[in-house]
Amino acid sequence: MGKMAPMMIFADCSSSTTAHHLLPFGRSCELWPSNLIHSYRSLSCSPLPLPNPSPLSLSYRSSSSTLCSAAMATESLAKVIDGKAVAKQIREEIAAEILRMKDAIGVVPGLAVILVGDRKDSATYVRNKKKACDSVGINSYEVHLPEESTEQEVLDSISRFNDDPSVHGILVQLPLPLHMNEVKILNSVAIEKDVDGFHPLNIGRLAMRGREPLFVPCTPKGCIELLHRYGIEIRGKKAVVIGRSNIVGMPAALLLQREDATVTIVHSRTMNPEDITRQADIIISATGKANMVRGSWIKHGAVVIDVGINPVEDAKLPRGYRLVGDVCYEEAMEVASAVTPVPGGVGPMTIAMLLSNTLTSAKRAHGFR
Ligand SMILES: Nc1nc2c(c(=O)[nH]1)N[C@@H](CN(C=O)c1ccc(C(=O)N[C@@H](CCC(=O)O)C(=O)O)cc1)CN2
Repeated sequence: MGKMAPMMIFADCSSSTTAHHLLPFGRSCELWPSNLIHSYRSLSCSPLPLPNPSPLSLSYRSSSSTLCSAAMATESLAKVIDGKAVAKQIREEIAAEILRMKDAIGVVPGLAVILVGDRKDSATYVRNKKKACDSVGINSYEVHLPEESTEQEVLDSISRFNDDPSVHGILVQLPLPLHMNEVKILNSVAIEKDVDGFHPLNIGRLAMRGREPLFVPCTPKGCIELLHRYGIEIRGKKAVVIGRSNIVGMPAALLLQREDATVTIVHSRTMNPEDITRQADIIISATGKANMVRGSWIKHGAVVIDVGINPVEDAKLPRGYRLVGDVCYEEAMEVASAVTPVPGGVGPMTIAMLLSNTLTSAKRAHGFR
């Protein structure tokens, strides 16, 4: 693996798609046995790395002097998969494609976002989605409902956007307040506007051979996109997905299988998760547990995609915490061949894939190629 491999980029600007987050994400967050979880304080992991100096190439990053205790010095460090730089490149490709469509048929894609409640992290993600839309020329529409809204009010907003031809994508920011029926709400998004890919028809098609989903969930799609753009072969490889959530683990496993990997899902009831994970050529971790995956879980030369975005206390920072992944980064850098950092790995790809799905939807709606 050297520089990112040259590859075909399709017209939707893809190459062929927590407690992860500040507070427990959604309701499907699994309880992992506590002996598997290593809090930040129990490790001597070094501070988060410096920004990658070499966007869009697999770059090497030296680790600081305080390495995790289990990590043994080896001859070289893993390469850093720079999701932030890849996401920027994808946004530029999408912006160019949107301009081409606007010039040709006068259509501008539209994305509607529904946010319910006052979670700070959700508000930040929605704000970032709006900014990303602005940066590529997608029109964005936002409905912000109070925490105590009824399910019917959310359904009414979705229904309005389902009927609005200027809206090509609809997403409901998750998690929803506990009194709402997430299944009912997600099922009410029109399948042809389901840019989050959470509708059961889209997930069902993803699971079936010979069927094509209209959209693939953004975070797993972003993981695969990173592998593609870095020229990392998936076909025939052993892949382990850690976590089985509806929005990341399960669709990530389905996507890897569609790419001809041999896939194992490790979850909170799996016996010997470490031994199983150590067999993988590709690991995608989405548990929402800071530093759960240690260097000893990783086969020498494996590729590690870390979806976790976990806050850990850090009194030195003004906001009082910093973000780390599910994987002990410094240990992974010692054994893996390539690793995504947190932040700056999979996170930015989630929003880039949302823009890509929205562009795809607008093109499909208007028969534009
Ligand atoms: N309807 C949806 N809800 C949620 C989704 C989703 O895909 N659809 N995913 C997450 C939140 N999310 C987008 O909504 C998201 C999370 C994180 C990032 C990101 O870029 N993270 C940065 C770090 C951000 C920080 O500093 O706070 C990174 O990893 O570099 C983007 C989007 C849950 N809800």
